[in-house]
Amino acid sequence: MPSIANLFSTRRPTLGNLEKHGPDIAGTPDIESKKSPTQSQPVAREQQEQLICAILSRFAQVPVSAIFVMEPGWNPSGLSDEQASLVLRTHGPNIPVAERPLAALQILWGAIANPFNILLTILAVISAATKQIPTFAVMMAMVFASTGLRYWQELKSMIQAVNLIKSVTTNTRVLRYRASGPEELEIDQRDVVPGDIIAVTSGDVFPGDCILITAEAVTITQASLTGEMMPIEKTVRLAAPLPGETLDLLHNDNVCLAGTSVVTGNGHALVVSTGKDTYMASIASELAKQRPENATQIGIRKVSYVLMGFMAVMAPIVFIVQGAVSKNWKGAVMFAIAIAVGITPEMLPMIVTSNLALSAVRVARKKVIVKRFDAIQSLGAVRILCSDKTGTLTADHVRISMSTTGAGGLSQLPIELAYINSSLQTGSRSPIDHAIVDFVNESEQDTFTYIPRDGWVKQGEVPFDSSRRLLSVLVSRPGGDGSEGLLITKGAVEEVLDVCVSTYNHHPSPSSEASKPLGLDVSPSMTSFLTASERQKILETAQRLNEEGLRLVAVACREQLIKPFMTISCSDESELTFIGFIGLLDPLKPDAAQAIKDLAALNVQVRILTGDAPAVAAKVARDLGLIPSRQQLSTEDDVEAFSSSKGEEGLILTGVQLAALVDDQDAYKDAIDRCIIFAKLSPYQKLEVVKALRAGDGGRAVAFLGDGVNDALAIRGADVGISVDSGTDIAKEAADVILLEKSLGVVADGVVEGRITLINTLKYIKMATSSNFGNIFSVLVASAWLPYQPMLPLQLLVQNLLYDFSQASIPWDNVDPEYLEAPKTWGAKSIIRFMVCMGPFSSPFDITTFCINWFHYGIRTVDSPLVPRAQTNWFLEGSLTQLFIIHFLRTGKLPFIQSRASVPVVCTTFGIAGIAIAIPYMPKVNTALHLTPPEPIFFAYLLGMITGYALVVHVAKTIYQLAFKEWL
Ligand SMILES: Nc1ncnc2c1ncn2[C@@H]1O[C@H](COP(=O)(O)OP(=O)(O)OP(=O)(O)O)[C@@H](O)[C@H]1O
Ligand SMILES: [Mg+2]
Repeated sequence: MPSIANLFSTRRPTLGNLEKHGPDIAGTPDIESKKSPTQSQPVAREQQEQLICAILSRFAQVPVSAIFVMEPGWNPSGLSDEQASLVLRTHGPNIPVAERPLAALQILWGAIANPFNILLTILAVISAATKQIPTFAVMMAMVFASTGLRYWQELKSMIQAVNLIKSVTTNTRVLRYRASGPEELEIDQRDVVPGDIIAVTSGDVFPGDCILITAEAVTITQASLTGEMMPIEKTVRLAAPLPGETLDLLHNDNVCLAGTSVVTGNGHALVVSTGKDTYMASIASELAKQRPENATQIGIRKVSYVLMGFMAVMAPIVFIVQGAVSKNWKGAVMFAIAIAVGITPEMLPMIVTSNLALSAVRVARKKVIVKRFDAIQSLGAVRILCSDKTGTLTADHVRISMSTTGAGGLSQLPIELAYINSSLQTGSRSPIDHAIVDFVNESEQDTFTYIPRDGWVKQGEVPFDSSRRLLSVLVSRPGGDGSEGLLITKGAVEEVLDVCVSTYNHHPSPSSEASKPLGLDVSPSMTSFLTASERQKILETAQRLNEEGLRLVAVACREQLIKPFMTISCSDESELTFIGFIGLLDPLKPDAAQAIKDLAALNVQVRILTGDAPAVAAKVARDLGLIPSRQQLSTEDDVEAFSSSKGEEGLILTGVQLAALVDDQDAYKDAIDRCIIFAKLSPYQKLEVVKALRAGDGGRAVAFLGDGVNDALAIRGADVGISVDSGTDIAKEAADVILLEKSLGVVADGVVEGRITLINTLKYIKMATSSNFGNIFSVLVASAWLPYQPMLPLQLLVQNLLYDFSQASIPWDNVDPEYLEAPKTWGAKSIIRFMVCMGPFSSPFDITTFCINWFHYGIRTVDSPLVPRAQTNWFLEGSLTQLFIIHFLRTGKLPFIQSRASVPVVCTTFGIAGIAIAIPYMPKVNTALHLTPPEPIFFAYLLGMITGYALVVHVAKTIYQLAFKEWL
């Protein structure tokens, strides 16, 4: 690859120019300050896009060399340190979209604009208009209290979210100008500024909107912007602008937008815009909207629809029945509205947010970072965890174990050639390349016995990609005139064999090896034709080494005459001579087997999806207990059963077999369901398997854990994409969850947290919906029977608010361990069943209270002076039964004895029950609410009713669990 310094003359950038540049680019119309994307209207969005296009097209539509003439402050050798820090100061840090918090005002608006507040405000205005000032004051206090609570929770959660994301670091390689030549540094992507020259290779994410200035077989994916996963080719622009040429941001050949990532190849790019000036920032709100709803969001929506349906039916019925019975139509309107407010689960958004934030913070202590809070709930729902092999199951300490010929005899030659290839390649350094280079560097100086170690000069490169599984470098021989070259290719065994025509005739000792003065001789005299049987023998050796757990890299080469300005491509990877293998050992992670057991206990199955050979993956799976080894099959029957199900072979599927099954859908589905190991998969096949697993069994949640460029598609395609902090940027960008420590064990912790969150959210929903449902019956009976309002609208609202406050502590509640044993998803059906079955049990006790009022106190007319007493009695009975029953509904077991609520739940339920009892005794408050102290004897009735209700609920709960085999 021509170096950057060769491409452009190294000019000393001047600070003066750069200062001029500062306001030029940084000061180009401030996109966000004109109109925030969240307020975006189509026109504003178009304008933003035009502005971004205008900035980019200045540099994107001219030949690359002209850019640096147009902007003399910029230099192909990079900015100097002073320049970079000056621009950073004037332009501000390059904060990625995910780290940019929502404005506090936006959150406040979200908390204010909800149906609960709207209904309450309408009610309050009606009260004020009818001169009921205390009612108005109480209602407005409720609006402020509920809004304040939600605002506070959401603001806190958002700050926590941003802080969590900040703990995941993304580095960028930038060039810094030095008098001696450009120096490559790794800096935090937040410090990248316009004018920076960055070096990118496969797996890197562009930190800002960039223009490519050098490129070697670069393809990028724009999935983060468009959802389109197919990589597209990007090149350097050498041509002058055409008349009338316009810039198409997403399809321009030399523009790489912030957030997009390099799939293959490598090169350098000039950063033109960063932070809020990037295209990604301008479409951030649209991107958030485009994200498909997850199970939780769908569940919440469905439940909300059911409740809204209830509201739409119940409110008019209550209005008509009560209006007709009492003839007080004005009072009936207010009462019906209060009932409607009661049915609204106004605390739901707040409960969901606090639940998720709480779990996210808890898992962060275990070094698991959720990029989007709702991913934690999806993690709780996961039934299958797919993982790639290296780094999560294995320790990722890849070490060279042996260097052999195709027949398995030891030989130094493969490692010597591989070293030249690995040390000169400039693509992303895989653990394999690191291992090869480190092994040779750490060995004695005289390790190289066949070929010279130094002096090889790289003339061309075809970077590694996971579909081809080959990596080639073209080198000129040491000490030669530069025209005699060698193409050295290494890669997966079958893929290398496919491009070989001969094998090298190894000699027993290096001295007898016919080596050229300029390195290795692979002329026809030194090689034999690669026959089918020879090929088979090599594959058998590979299989044997794989079965021992060795990961293999095959090495091949060919003589190549080097011509001036020569470039090489995949088509040059042909007619090679097979040299041998390098065997690499990657021990298992010590905690992986235990983590797999923990996941199995949580009913999460683990599958391996790898690009590596099936035999190595099978060895890993056997050692981890994922597939039974012969010793583990204790009885002859076990062995027979295992063998009749095609044994181990029946559990492994390779990419080639998968492709062959595509036309037979039944066999395809069966294989996907049965197999534990999917080997030799291309990145697309990893995605395909994830999709097929998700679709299986009527739809199930699938997580994918991986760290490589070849995992990014599957990470994006899974319900929960998981990556590791040390993984490639592209994988981290695609992931929903990032593990700061590479360990499968923490995934199990995340799954448990996800289930706790979901169970606590379900608790709230089931309690709120069933208690509302029960109230509806009572209200209907009361409306049809009692000539007076059974409770004033204001009293209903206060009762509702008290209940809401008591439930605000549910995210902090304990969860019975048995609920954590199986994956859990939202089921609107299960919620509705719970509501219908458990809700009505409160009504008989409400009706008992009406009877006490009617028969014991003789309150039978609308003008009875004792009406406030009747209303107080129902207020107390309704509030206290609802509060105590929380303890019965939160668990399928016996409350207080078999399962205890957490301290916050106990404190809030009992505390609020105390407040409810105290309210009728509080001067001023009681007058405002038209409540009066009850007769002491009523507390005896109350105790009886609460005990009776608890008994009935416990019996109903037992029957419910027997019938439906579930509770929460
Ligand atoms: N840098 C490299 N140079 C040459 N060959 C490589 C290189 N990296 C991988 N290979 C070959 O490609 C095969 C597949 O590896 P790849 O890393 O693409 O798969 P993977 O799915 O990431 O594997 P794993 O599950 O172990 O992470 C390897 O077994 C090896 O033979
Ligand atoms: Mg990998």
